[in-house]
Order: sequence, then C-alpha cells, then structure tokens
Amino acid sequence: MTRIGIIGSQGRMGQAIAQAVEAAGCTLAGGVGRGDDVRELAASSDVLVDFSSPAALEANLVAARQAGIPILIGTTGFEDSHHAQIDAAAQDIAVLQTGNTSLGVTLLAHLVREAATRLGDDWDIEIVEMHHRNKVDAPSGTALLLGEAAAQGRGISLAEHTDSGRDGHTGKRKDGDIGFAALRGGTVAGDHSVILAGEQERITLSHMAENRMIFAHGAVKGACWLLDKRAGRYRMGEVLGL
Ligand SMILES: NC(=O)C1=CN([C@@H]2O[C@H](COP(=O)(O)OP(=O)(O)OC[C@H]3O[C@@H](n4cnc5c(N)ncnc54)[C@H](OP(=O)(O)O)[C@@H]3O)[C@@H](O)[C@H]2O)C=CC1
Ligand SMILES: O=C(O)C1=N[C@H](C(=O)O)C[C@H](O)C1
Repeated sequence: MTRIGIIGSQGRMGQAIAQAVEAAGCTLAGGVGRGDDVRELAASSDVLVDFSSPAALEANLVAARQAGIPILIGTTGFEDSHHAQIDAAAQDIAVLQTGNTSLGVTLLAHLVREAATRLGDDWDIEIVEMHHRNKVDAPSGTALLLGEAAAQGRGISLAEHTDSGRDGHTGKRKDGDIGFAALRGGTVAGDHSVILAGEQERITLSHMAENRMIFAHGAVKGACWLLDKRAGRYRMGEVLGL
C-alpha cells in the first residue's frame, strides 16, 4: 500500500488529506508540523504531500530529494525564488506544485485558457476570489493559476500584465492587464470567478468549492499519480488527463 506522508498534518488541509488517504485505501505514513523533522517522515514515506507554508518549502524539498521520493506541493503564497527551488528539485525528483488540486478548477483553467485564446485583446479579464477569514495569502494560488491560464491563452506574460489590489485614485484600467480582487470572510472554502468583459457583453466562468475534501481527494490522486513518474515538474491537468 502506498505510504503517504503529510506536511502540515494538523492544519485544515492536513486533516482533510488524512481522511482522503484512508478513503483511497492508502497508508498514512505520518505527519509533521512546524518544528518537526520532515526528513524522518520522508524516510518512511513513498510520497510526500505538502500543505503547510512557503517557509517550509526548502526543508521539504531537501527531505524529498534525500529520500528520492516524489512530492506534491499544494501550499500557496510562493514567490519567484520558491519556484526556482521547485525547478531545481524537479531535476532529481518528480514534483507537482499547484494552487488547486480539484477537478473543477483544473477544468476551469482549461476553459479560461480557451476563452482567452479565442476572444480578442479588447476583452478585459478580471479575477475575483473569496476565501475564509483565516486565509493568509492573496491573491489565492488558484486566482494566480487562472491568471496564468488567461495570460497563456493571450500569449502574454502574467508578471508584466498583473493589476492586483486596486485602491485609491488608480487611473483608468490599463489595456491588456489581468486584474485580481480578493475577498475574505466566514468559512468560504474557495470561490473563484474569471470575468471576461467586452463591449456590451460579459462572460463569467466560476468555480465554487463547497468543501475542502475536493482538494484533499485531488491531492491524494495527484500524489499516487506521481509514484512512477521520472524526475520533472508536473501539472494537475496531466493527472486528470485534461
Ligand atoms: N492546492 C490546493 O488545492 C489547496 C491549497 N491550500 C493551501 O494549503 C496551505 C495550507 O492551508 P490550510 O490547511 O488551510 O492552512 P492551516 O494554517 O490550517 O495549516 C497549515 C499547517 O501547516 C503547518 N506549518 C506551518 N509552518 C510549517 C512548517 N515550517 N513545517 C511544517 N508545517 C508547518 C501549520 O502549523 P502551525 O499551526 O503550527 O503554524 C499548520 O498546521 C495554504 O498555503 C493554502 O493556501 C489550501 C487548500 C487547497
Ligand atoms: O487557503 C485555502 O483555503 C485555499 N487555498 C488555495 C488557493 O490559494 O487558491 C486553494 C483553495 O482555493 C483554498
């Protein structure tokens, strides 16, 4: 039976993933939190699943590399330097990093890419997300991955066309930018809408997570999918055949 080790095991997602591991008929190798030794967990796991904090990334990648096992990273809030660390680790082990492990969002990203490819640059793209009051990063990892999908569809760089957190006298909207707005409150598991706004018409593509078990089941599926993969960086779309 596949042994899955959870990083961030006492968190909201860590606890959901433990349930999903059981439901999938896998074995829970154990879990670690802040201050625990992730190398010990890696030594007794076939694959690691990380839903913790960007601060934990370096130690997690070192542990997975030393043990020679794959890692699925669902943590969000990464900066460019974190992505460089993930790329480096993917030279030696299989790594899947995604801001959202659900089937619905993975499909939504395809739809957004397609819409952005087909609609002209005169359609403005805005991404709105809402999450529970305890979420610490914004925009959400999902909003960013949907923004990436839109940017890819348009053939532009998201980094050069992001407009996030408008406030005050901002001036008019810059042509071609992809806008982000983040709402926080209550217990919302994760709502995302991509609005394509044209002349006299508007398309909204949305996903509403009703329960974080959808992320947990996707994470376990992704972790098991990674088991026989060569070193490299993989996407959730590959797991789900999208
Ligand atoms: N990709 C996806 O589909 C999804 C991604 N996420 C992301 O997953 C992450 C976790 O979310 P959530 O479970 O809600 O958050 P929580 O805050 O509930 O859980 C995070 C857990 O990680 C632990 N942790 C913090 N720092 C470290 C560390 N250095 N090493 C090991 N463990 C550590 C925390 O411990 P302590 O409490 O002591 O700090 C806590 O138990 C977030 O980045 C979130 O955005 C969430 C849902 C879906
Ligand atoms: O922190 C959360 O809760 C979530 N985080 C992920 C994100 O940043 O997009 C995925 C999901 O939306 C829930």
